[in-house]
Amino acid sequence: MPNAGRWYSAFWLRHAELFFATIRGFPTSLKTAVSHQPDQLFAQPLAQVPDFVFNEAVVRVFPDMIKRSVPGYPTIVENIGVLGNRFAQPDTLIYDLGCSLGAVTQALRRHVRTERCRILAVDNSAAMVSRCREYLHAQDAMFQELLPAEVQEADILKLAFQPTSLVALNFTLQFIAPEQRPELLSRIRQALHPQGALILSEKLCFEDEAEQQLLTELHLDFKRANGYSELEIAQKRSAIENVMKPDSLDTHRQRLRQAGFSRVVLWFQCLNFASLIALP
Ligand SMILES: Nc1ncnc2c1ncn2[C@@H]1O[C@H](C[S@+](CC[C@H]([NH3+])C(=O)[O-])CC(=O)[O-])[C@@H](O)[C@H]1O
Ligand SMILES: O=C(O)C(=O)Cc1ccccc1
Repeated sequence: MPNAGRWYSAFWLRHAELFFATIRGFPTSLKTAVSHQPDQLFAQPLAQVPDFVFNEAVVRVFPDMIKRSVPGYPTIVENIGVLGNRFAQPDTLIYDLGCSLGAVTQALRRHVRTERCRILAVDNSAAMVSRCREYLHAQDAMFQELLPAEVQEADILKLAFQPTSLVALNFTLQFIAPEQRPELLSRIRQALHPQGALILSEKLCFEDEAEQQLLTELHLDFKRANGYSELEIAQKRSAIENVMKPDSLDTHRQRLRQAGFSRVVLWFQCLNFASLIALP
């Protein structure tokens, strides 16, 4: 078969051509998908540590930062997709509130099979929203029959909630001023379908002093084990202390009850980070 070799080369050449034509079709997607940088935002001593903001510099390192800072983050995100498929109801919206780069939205699109559902991902950081849109376009280009997803730049405190069956607040409520939290939860509860759920993930604090101290130390060990220096840990802590205010599990449970949720189930905890399912 003297022609077989030539036929094979032509075959593979054609495939290589198609492959490169395909990835040329994702101009932003593939490039941004691989352009995550390691988080070194607090690696150098700063004369004054400014309050933490979700700006372009944070966006560039965010996937690395959140994975190395929040124990259990990848497990929580993937399982919000899995849980979501149980609660999402046809003809309703799914909200991803404080979506950052859309990790939860992407997980929901991998797992939720409910018909006529769409996702609204919301964040008030312009830098996050613009990168989030690029990532979702990349996911659209690579997979078919995904739930429609839209990203909106908005303050979640000002949203007029549409009928919804699933709301994710994945490490977002802790950045909302404590006095605004009850009203936000009530408004979510009022829009929620009877078979739906709110999934709330948060850093926790503990009333028992010894428990607080142990879990804080273990969280610092987690950060050290992920390569953060003492300087990075200290500077990050002062950057977030005025903007991120964790509550205890009891405070969450009581506030969710007050907002009209009938049951609160802790489905995940790793050190001082937890995720709750709140049912109408
Ligand atoms: N009022 C507000 N309105 C809208 N967005 C807000 C508001 N306040 C803060 N944000 C946004 O909430 C997000 C919090 S990060 C969430 C991670 C994501 N859920 C994830 O699963 O990867 C948590 C963290 O970084 O620890 C940021 O993108 C803020 O811009
Ligand atoms: O709790 C912490 O120490 C954190 O670093 C949490 C965090 C993670 C990502 C962005 C902001 C805060």
